[in-house]
Formats: sequence, C-alpha cells, structure tokens
Amino acid sequence: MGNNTETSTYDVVVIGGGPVGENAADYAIRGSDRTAVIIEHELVGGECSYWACMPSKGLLGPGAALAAAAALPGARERLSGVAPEPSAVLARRDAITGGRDDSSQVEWAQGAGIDVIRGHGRIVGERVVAVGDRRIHAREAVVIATGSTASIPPIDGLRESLPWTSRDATNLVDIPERIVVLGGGVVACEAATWLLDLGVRELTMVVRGNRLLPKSESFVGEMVAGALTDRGVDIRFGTEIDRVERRDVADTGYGRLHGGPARVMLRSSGDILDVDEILVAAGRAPATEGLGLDAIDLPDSGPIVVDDHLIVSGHPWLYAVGDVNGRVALTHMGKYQARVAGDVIAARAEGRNLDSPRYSAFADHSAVPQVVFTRPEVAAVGLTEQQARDSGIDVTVADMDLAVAGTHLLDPGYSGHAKLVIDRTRDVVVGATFVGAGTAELVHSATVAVVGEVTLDRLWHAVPSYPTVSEIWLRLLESLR
Ligand SMILES: Cc1cc2nc3c(=O)[nH]c(=O)nc-3n(C[C@H](O)[C@H](O)[C@H](O)COP(=O)(O)OP(=O)(O)OC[C@H]3O[C@@H](n4cnc5c(N)ncnc54)[C@H](O)[C@@H]3O)c2cc1C
Ligand SMILES: NC(=O)c1ccc[n+]([C@@H]2O[C@H](COP(=O)([O-])OP(=O)(O)OC[C@H]3O[C@@H](n4cnc5c(N)ncnc54)[C@H](O)[C@@H]3O)[C@@H](O)[C@H]2O)c1
Repeated sequence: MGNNTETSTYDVVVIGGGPVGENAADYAIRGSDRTAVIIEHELVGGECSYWACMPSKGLLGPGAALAAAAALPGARERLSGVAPEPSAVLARRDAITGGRDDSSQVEWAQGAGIDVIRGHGRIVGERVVAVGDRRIHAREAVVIATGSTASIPPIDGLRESLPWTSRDATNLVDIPERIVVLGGGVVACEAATWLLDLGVRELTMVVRGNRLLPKSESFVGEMVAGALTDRGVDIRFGTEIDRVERRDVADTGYGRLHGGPARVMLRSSGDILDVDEILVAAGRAPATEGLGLDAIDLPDSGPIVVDDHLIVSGHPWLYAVGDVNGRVALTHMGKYQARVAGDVIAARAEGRNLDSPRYSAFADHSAVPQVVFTRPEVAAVGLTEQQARDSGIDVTVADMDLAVAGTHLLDPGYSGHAKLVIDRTRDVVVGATFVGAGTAELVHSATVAVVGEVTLDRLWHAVPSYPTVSEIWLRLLESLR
C-alpha cells in the first residue's frame, strides 16, 4: 500500500446505495454507536428511485386514473378523452425522479448517521473495500447491495443498434411511433401499457414462450394479453428476434431515439418489422462487474449466493442483499432482506444469538408478494398451483371471476379473476392471485394469511367489509366449504 493511500474504518461498509443498501446500513447501526458508510458510484436511491419503480409507476398512474373514471358512469361524461396528456405525464415523472438529484437521499443517510462515499466499490480482501486509492476497512460487516443491470440477449445486430432498455423506457423523452418490445415479463407488460398511454401507434411484442407473465398463474397472462391486444398490440408468441439492422445509430442519451429506423427480422416466420425503436425487456443480471469477488475466491458473475441470514457461505463478514443475490428482484423484498441482514449484523455485533425468526429471510422462499401495474392490475403472493403441486403439497384451489358488490361499484362492466391455492393437509392458503382493477391493495390480506398460516376455519371469521373488492375472500372461502 503506497503512502498516499487514505484509509478509514467503519463498523459496516455497504457497497451500493439503492433502497436495499440504505436499509441495510440503517438497520445495522440504528440505536447504537456503530458507524456505517454507503459507497455509491451513481445515485443514492438506486435503480428503483430514478430508473425503475418510481418513474414507471409515475408513468402508469394517469392512464390508470383515466381508465377508472372512464369505467364509471357519472364520471366518464366529464372526461374529454381517455389518453393522458403526454407532456404533463413526463413532467410528473421528472418531478417524481427529482431531476436525478440525489441530495435529499444523501441528507437522509447523513441524518441517520451514515456516511456516503462517491465512487466504485471493489473488494480487495477480507473486510477491505477499495474506492479508487482509498481503503475502507469494516470491523463488523461488508454488505453488497449493488443491484442488477438489464440483460441484452446475444442477438445478431441487437447490441450494435443501441436498443432501449428499461432505463430508456422509464426516462423516455421521445415517444416512438413504432416500437418492438422484446420479452413478455413484467417490464415488457408494464412498459407496453404506458407506451400505449403516451401515444405509441404500433407496438409489437416478441415473446419466445406461449404466454405473457409466465411466472404467474396462466389466467394472468391470458387476461393481460387480451387487454393489450384489445388496445392494438401485436403479440408474437413462440418466436424470437433473429437479427436487427439499424442505420444512423447514435448514442443520444436516455429516452431519446437511438438512431434511425430499425429493421427487426423474426426467427421461424421470417417476418420483418420496421420500427423506430426497440425495447429490450429480457430480464436482469446481478451487478457484480468490477466488484473484486475473485479477490475472495467467489465467482465474478451470477448471483452472490447467501443463506437465510443473507451471509455469503465461507465469508462470515460478508452479506449480499437485494437484486444482486438473485433471490427475488423486487424492491420490497430486497428491503426486507436488508432489514434482516441489518438486524443480524447488529445482533452479532452485540453477541446475541440468531435463533429468532427475525433473523431469517424465510419469506423469500414461499411468501413473496408482487403487484404488476398493468391494466388489468395483477396482485399475487406465494405459490402458484403448479409450484405448490411441484413441491409435493396436497393442493385444492378456489378459482372464480372477481364479481362482488365492490367491483360492480368500481365499474359496472368490471372484469377480474381470483384464485386461492390451498394446502389441504394443513388447511391453509399457500398462494393467491387476483387480476382486476383495485386488486393491488388486496394482496396484503393474502400475504398475512400465507405468512400467518391462518387455517381456513379461522379465516372464515375474517369478515370482509361490504361493499369492497375484499368480499372476494368470502366468495372464495364459500366455494371451499
Ligand atoms: C422498469 C422496472 C420497474 C420496476 N418496478 C418495480 C416495482 O414496481 N416494485 C418493485 O418492488 N420492484 C420493481 N422493480 C425492481 C426494483 O427496481 C429492484 O428490485 C430494486 O431496485 C433492487 O434494489 P437494490 O438496492 O438491490 O438495487 P438497485 O436499486 O439497482 O441499487 C443498487 C445501487 O448500487 C450501485 N452500485 C452498483 N455497483 C456498485 C459498485 N461496485 N460500487 C458502488 N455502487 C455500486 C448502483 O449505482 C445502484 O445505485 C422494477 C425494475 C425495473 C427494471
Ligand atoms: N411491478 C413490479 O413489481 C415490477 C415491475 C418491473 C420489473 N420488476 C422486476 O424486475 C425484474 C426484471 O423484469 P423483466 O421483465 O426484465 O424480467 P422477467 O424475468 O420478468 O421477464 C423477462 C422476459 O424476457 C424473456 N427473455 C429473456 N431472454 C430472452 C431472449 N434471449 N430472447 C427472448 N426473450 C427473452 C423471458 O422469456 C421473459 O418473458 C423482474 O424480477 C421483475 O419482477 C418488477
């Protein structure tokens, strides 16, 4: 180490200042005199705040509000149109992302007693992280919370055409007239929804499987595909992009068209799509590039595998939380892991044992809630019927259209569907899926039922209020009696 190397020591060193890293640092030192630092090479607040959850939900909100009003006689007559005003939507999105100024997040960290160092964090040895020439030592723990980056499949000409990734779609400035979306997962379906709201004229989805949102119950993909098709989307199932050609490719910045029109050739059918932009929504890879994992004999690509305490095997001082550990790529689950990891670090620093359930991220395995903000909305938690059967559970299901007084009051033409997956042996709900407007706020009741392992006999006494969408619980339970 040269004489000019600055060294500092903290109890907890967190690499990556996304929502997950922030929570890990906070929980590890809260109420104590321990010290923590977050190392961040871009923006404190991470992907979620500036490029993912926040801007995407900002873009989706106005279309959803207009659709809700358009469904309701008495409100609909006051509408002058059902398409959001693009410039106002983009301005609201910019307000939500704060013009990519992270000073308020840095202030929050400092207020919580957490230092922030700008720069790229790299592990150079046990409990030692380098940021440029600087060496930061960790007394208790190093936490990796570096998130994930969009994957671009190795398709001939695709990368060279500088396609949009989710960062461009959420931070769009130009609205393409014609776009092809590669993928049929969550990003693809949500982005298709807001791109249509903003006036995209021709939208084609290229999906290699035979349904959208393939990780969900099959009715989910059917209903979302039906709604997108009704809005004019051309969904090409069972095909892939063979190659891409694009002229005048230009790195014009996030959300701008990245060049002239592109020609997209599809495999098998040989169809050609001429478009103004390509959006790649093909999943994400853990952000481990340049993290120095090889210095401690860990693979330098792929997820960083952890146990339920979020500790990396063979490295009791090292934790990995959030997207980077490959368990569940959702903000709320990453933050949950961060709370667990922070509590574990605190307990170990104070010599307490880790016997309590508080120190184990067991919900990651079978109680993950997720809302997909398409129209219709999708809200689910726990296992699908297939997953439950595959894990050997004796399964029965309650499966029906969502039609109760609460849904009729939202929209006289309401269309939705609900399904409970029941473990017959234990008489408990192990999974629930709801599709339809207003279901996002329904999913936490199902999460409580799944995590609490509430028996159906007991659940019968959880009476849903009239007239709400939650009354579907009563209908589902009645069907099981
Ligand atoms: C379009 C889109 C919409 C989404 N919408 C939702 C949603 O509605 N709800 C939901 O729950 N999830 C959503 N997600 C998923 C969610 O964004 C992620 O699960 C979440 O951001 C993960 O948080 P994280 O802190 O692990 O990682 P990130 O948010 O990616 O933060 C990691 C941070 O680490 C920094 N970093 C990386 N490497 C280094 C390094 N070596 N040194 C220093 N800093 C480093 C990065 O700059 C970044 O700030 C969405 C994802 C996408 C793409
Ligand atoms: N509302 C939310 O909770 C929300 C919103 C957006 C994203 N997210 C999370 O962010 C993560 C990333 O989302 P995503 O949609 O990018 O990933 P995803 O895994 O949901 O979907 C990826 C899609 O790309 C397809 N694909 C992958 N490689 C391909 C290839 N080579 N050729 C053709 N198709 C290919 C897959 O078949 C799949 O349909 C997910 O974990 C998701 O849950 C959550």
